[in-house]
Amino acid sequence: APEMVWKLSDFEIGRALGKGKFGNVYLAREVKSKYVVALKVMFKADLTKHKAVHQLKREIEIQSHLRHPNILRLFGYFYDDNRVYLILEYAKEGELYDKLRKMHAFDNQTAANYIYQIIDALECCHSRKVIHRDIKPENILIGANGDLKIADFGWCVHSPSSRETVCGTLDYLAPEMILRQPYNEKVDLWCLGVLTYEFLVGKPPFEHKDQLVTYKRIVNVDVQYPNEVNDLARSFINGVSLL
Ligand SMILES: COc1ccc(/C=N/Nc2[nH]nc(C)c2C(=O)Nc2cccc(NC(C)=O)c2)cc1
Repeated sequence: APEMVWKLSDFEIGRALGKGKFGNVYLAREVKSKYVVALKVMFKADLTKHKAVHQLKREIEIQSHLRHPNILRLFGYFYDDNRVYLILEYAKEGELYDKLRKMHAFDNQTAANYIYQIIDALECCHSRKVIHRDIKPENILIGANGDLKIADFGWCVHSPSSRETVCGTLDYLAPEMILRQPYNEKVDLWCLGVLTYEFLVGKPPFEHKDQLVTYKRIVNVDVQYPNEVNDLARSFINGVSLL
């Protein structure tokens, strides 16, 4: 389909889904088709101030070309004098982060089902030489039938809930990124191990209130498993993170 040039009046705006540093996400409906989307609104001034314009352009370029059921679709974007608007797929069940907090941890079956979907999405990214780099529960949304959607614009968006912005949590950083060594798509597999651990335990493996301790524990791969993590899960986490 020829690239459509969208404008704000093509949409009816609904409730705010989430508010964040770079802008807010609103439920919206395209007037002609009645198709429901999520409209992310960012202020140009904010993007410029945080030198995030180049990153946004790159993310739009990547996201609009990735087509996969477990990757949140970017249908298009437009801008006016002072805002940039992203037309995103609407994932009805919201952030996986909130579901994980409410359930404390997932059982083996749920965790396995979710990790399978993330692996599928990462295979799609890696086959196109795209490194996601930011796989964590905050960046994963849940669709209407419980399917996961990796939604990564790298911005910290926090919902109306009391959660403070978790911008730049170190917990998911791979050792090679901490040590500023060259990295490849294997960093996504590291994050997959961290994510699996957090699904089963309820918190990430290297979490510590002192950031320096977190750094050290990541670089030393200092992971301890509580009893509830069975041997198969442990060997999966060790194996996938050290690939
Ligand atoms: C506050 O309760 C909520 C429950 C469900 C939602 C659904 N959001 N769905 C989305 N589809 N496409 C995008 C992009 C989004 C989205 O950004 N959601 C979002 C953003 C920031 C915070 C939250 N919070 C939660 C709890 O999901 C959701 C949003 C909020």
